[in-house]
Amino acid sequence: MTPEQIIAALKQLMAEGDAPGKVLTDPSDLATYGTDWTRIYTPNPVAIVLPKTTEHVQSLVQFANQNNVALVPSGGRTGLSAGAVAANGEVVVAFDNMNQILDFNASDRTVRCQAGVITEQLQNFAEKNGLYYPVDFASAGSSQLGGNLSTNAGGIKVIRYGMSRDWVAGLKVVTGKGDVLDLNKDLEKNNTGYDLRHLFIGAEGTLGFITEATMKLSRQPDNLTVFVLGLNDLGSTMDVLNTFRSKLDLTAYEFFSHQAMNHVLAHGQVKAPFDTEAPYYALLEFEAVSEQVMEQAMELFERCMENGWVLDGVISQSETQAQSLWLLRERISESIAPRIPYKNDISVVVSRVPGFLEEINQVVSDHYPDFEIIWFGHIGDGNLHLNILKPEDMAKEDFFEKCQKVNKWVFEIVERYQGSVSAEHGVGMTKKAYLQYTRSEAEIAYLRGIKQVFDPNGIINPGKIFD
Ligand SMILES: O=C(O)CC[C@@H](O)C(=O)O
Ligand SMILES: [Zn+2]
Repeated sequence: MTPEQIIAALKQLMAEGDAPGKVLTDPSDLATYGTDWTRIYTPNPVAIVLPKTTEHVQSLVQFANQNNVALVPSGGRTGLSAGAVAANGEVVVAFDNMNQILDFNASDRTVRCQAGVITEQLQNFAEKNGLYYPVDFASAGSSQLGGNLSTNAGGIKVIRYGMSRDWVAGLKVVTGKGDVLDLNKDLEKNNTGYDLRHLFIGAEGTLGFITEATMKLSRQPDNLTVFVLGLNDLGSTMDVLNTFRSKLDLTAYEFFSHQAMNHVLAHGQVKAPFDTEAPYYALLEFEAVSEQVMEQAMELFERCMENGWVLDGVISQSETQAQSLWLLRERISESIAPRIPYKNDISVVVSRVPGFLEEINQVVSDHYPDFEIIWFGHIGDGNLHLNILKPEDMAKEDFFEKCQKVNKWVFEIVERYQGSVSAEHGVGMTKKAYLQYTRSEAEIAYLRGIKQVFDPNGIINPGKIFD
């Protein structure tokens, strides 16, 4: 089919039913919807389709199968692994117009959402109903539920609440073959063989489209209180974590390096937590539900100071103060974004974090002493974000070429530590060449087999996770 024929057919499909969908072909729309936050590929989709219903999505998949047209699912496009990039003449299926909250069940504490519901919309809806949707990250204002589930998004509260996967009661999907499946029917208990719901979560849209999800909600947290602690060295992050965890249920345990904090401070509007300089900082959050819990937390803090793990620290005295301390961590990505950093998102088991980080630091700084390395991340989950800033006087091409070498060294260390090449951002296109550092050949063969079952013609998000 020619692009014109494809566009004409898509327009016809989107006119079906009571609520019409849309087809966009404007060059600016193609550029916007054809990419995500990776910005390293040139978007080149044929058209953007904005369906209104699951039936629209089903007819799109049927059409794509009959005419061998590739479809790329697109959510809030906040991904960092190019999982939603359309660079090869695909049709992008965007869920912006399927953004309704469909149903709320107070006794089951579940809410049924269309895939295009924004994370923050769900969080606000839960709050209005006296409940809490705990999966949270810096892009909550624009990321969509369908994308979150397709990447099994994690974020800043995983240590307590787990990943997106843990909050899914049911899913409606359209498979790559065009079947509509209602998975798990919102049941708490359902032991009837393979749980297909979990195959679609984290599949990066390669098995089909998630069109609806029923999400579980939790009770609201009580008096969330934040410590920011200046740490003596990297090893101290583990001692502090163990000390606090032995007595308190932490809702977050994040870390960032002094360099990372400096960029946030230079970016403006955020103050240093205290005057003492430390190589690393930890941000801990917990529910200070009573005087007794607060006293306990202060005792633990003092113990960490006495042992020399912590050099200085502050504790929030109000919700506003807690929020401004969080900015020290949440603003890191945006404060370094203008430097077009090399990015990596890796993990190991928590106890091995210090050795793992030091080895990567060593190899990068030995080879490229002029590279500025920025470390931060969800250290309580063993998930580190490695960002490297291009030296001002180095050509972009030169920097990217050197970063390819960095990738290899980093992933060899990841493999040796039995870690993951992508802890939360997904494989997409940026990590597919490195999948074998985390997944065995046999495992990858099973992954390919699963893809074949759900999408035998290979029309759904081709070239993502693997070729
Ligand atoms: O920009 C990054 O490298 C990480 C982004 C995000 O996962 C975060 O935790 O802030
Ligand atoms: Zn993260």
